[in-house]
Amino acid sequence: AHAWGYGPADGPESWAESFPIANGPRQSPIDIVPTQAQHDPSLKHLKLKYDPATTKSILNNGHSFQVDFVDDDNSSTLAGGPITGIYRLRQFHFHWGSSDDKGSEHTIAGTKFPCELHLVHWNTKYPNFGEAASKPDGLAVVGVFLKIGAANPRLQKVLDALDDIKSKGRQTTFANFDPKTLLPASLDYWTYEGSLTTPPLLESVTWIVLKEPISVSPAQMAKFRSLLFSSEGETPCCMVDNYRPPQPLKGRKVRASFK
Ligand SMILES: NS(=O)(=O)c1ccc(C(=O)NCc2ccc(F)cc2F)cc1
Repeated sequence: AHAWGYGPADGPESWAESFPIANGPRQSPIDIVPTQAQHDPSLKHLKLKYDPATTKSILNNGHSFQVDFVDDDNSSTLAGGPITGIYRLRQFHFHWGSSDDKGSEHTIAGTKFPCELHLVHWNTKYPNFGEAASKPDGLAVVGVFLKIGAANPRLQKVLDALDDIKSKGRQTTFANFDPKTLLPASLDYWTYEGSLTTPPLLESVTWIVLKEPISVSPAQMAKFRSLLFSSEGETPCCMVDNYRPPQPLKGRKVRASFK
């Protein structure tokens, strides 16, 4: 099996051994350099429609934790922006550091944030997520940076569920959550063609990275860091630094939806 992780032996520097696409032409994340992004006036505004009733569960998958949504109809969708058609919300998850000076996957002119939220959507022109994940226009992920500041009350509902999913493989029901409450006031974004940031690193993602971060407090960051990469009964290993560093741009253009 292709066991991978974020440690010295199984981390991002070794992923190419099992997943050669790691050295592909459209890998993610990247460093976004605002002065080199081109404003594209043809980019539409983002249309996000999320129904809290589609919230299904919250899971520790051993790499991060994710909130999963029922995606068998168009109740929770993303449209507009750089994408064509309708993409369905599948899950959201986070990447974070062992300290507040790192943790995000995308960076802005070299600046790392302590945490990054990913809202994962798949193109409804394909029958399901798995099929879409293997197509160049199959997925769209909205990335949101978290920066240290006041405690974020909307985040707290998610963090309060983490005690029940401390170890890898733990899952519990999670209901009635509106991911829209995790978005900043401005939906200005940068967009580029990229990949999943974890194995299988499939080059199927249109990335939509919001310019405005949302807030998270140091105490809330400590809550993320209380999770474990390890299963119950294994030697406990804190879930921290579950981020891939920026990858080569290889000629790609980053477009901005704003001036
Ligand atoms: N961090 S990120 O937002 O780029 C990201 C989003 C989703 C996935 C994922 O679903 N992986 C499991 C998985 C499950 C099924 C499948 F067909 C492909 C596949 F990658 C991985 C990374």
